[in-house]
Amino acid sequence: MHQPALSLAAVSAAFASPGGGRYTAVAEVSLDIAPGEFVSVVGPTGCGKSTLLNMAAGLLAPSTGVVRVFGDVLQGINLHAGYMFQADSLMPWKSALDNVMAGLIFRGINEADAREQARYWLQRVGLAQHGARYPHQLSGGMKKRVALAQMLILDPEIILMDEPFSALDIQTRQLMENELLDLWSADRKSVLFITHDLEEAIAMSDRVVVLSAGPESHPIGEFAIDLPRPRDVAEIRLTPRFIELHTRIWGAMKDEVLKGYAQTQGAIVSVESGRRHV
Ligand SMILES: Nc1ncnc2c1ncn2[C@@H]1O[C@H](COP(=O)(O)OP(=O)(O)OP(=O)(O)O)[C@@H](O)[C@H]1O
Repeated sequence: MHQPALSLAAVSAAFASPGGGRYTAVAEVSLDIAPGEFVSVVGPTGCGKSTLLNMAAGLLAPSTGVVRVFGDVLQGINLHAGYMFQADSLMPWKSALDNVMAGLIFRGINEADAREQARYWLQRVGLAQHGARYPHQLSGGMKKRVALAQMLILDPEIILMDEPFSALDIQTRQLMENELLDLWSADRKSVLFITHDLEEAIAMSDRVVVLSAGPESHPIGEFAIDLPRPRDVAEIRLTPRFIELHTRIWGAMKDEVLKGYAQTQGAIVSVESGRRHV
């Protein structure tokens, strides 16, 4: 087997609780992501998905355990990784083109080269005509495209995404998911994708990892997604194999979702199905 691009080895994360003491959000989580593999992590609200991603990004040091990137122990920020979060990361005072080229300028690339590459990436994400627009002049989906270009222009080997499309309406979201899959298949990176949405996780991934409710959240199931590629995320959801996988994975996570809701809301709520925002 190839050396993993990203490896979380028995990582735990504990935080100081407001009432004193420690709260162990995730405990002893081990997860390897191979080069070119697309892995999603799903789990109940508050279970520790973002905490895992933050450890992979090097934004949070594990309390115990170790993160390795292509075999090297991660210390500090993960420079092999690009990030995309739910919140907008665009600089409002810069045009789309300037936003996309900013990372290259920061790396010391000369302006003419950076601009040329940024034009190329804006065209790759379907925004060739919109480089002069400022973020407030772009739709939610267009902003996500700019953010994708901003990340991909730096050619990261690992992509870390935390609910990147959850703020979009469902149609735009599916367009963006397809777009991400197209870009990913053209130039396979390793992807760690965090989502609440089990359907999104299955439609996008090679593998789905299910986390238990916290505290001490840990993987309770790992499912290979053997759906054919290329995939259309809207169409693939209608296939018998997708429904079979969904039924199986939802069966494994339903009790944890109920526990997670009970913890955050103080009461058990009735959950009939795992469709959307479990
Ligand atoms: N810096 C911090 N200090 C204290 N507690 C934290 C910190 N970061 C996360 N936590 C706690 O750790 C737990 C996991 O949080 P995290 O954001 O990773 O969950 P999540 O699964 O991403 O949640 P959601 O699905 O709601 O986005 C939560 O109980 C949260 O309150």
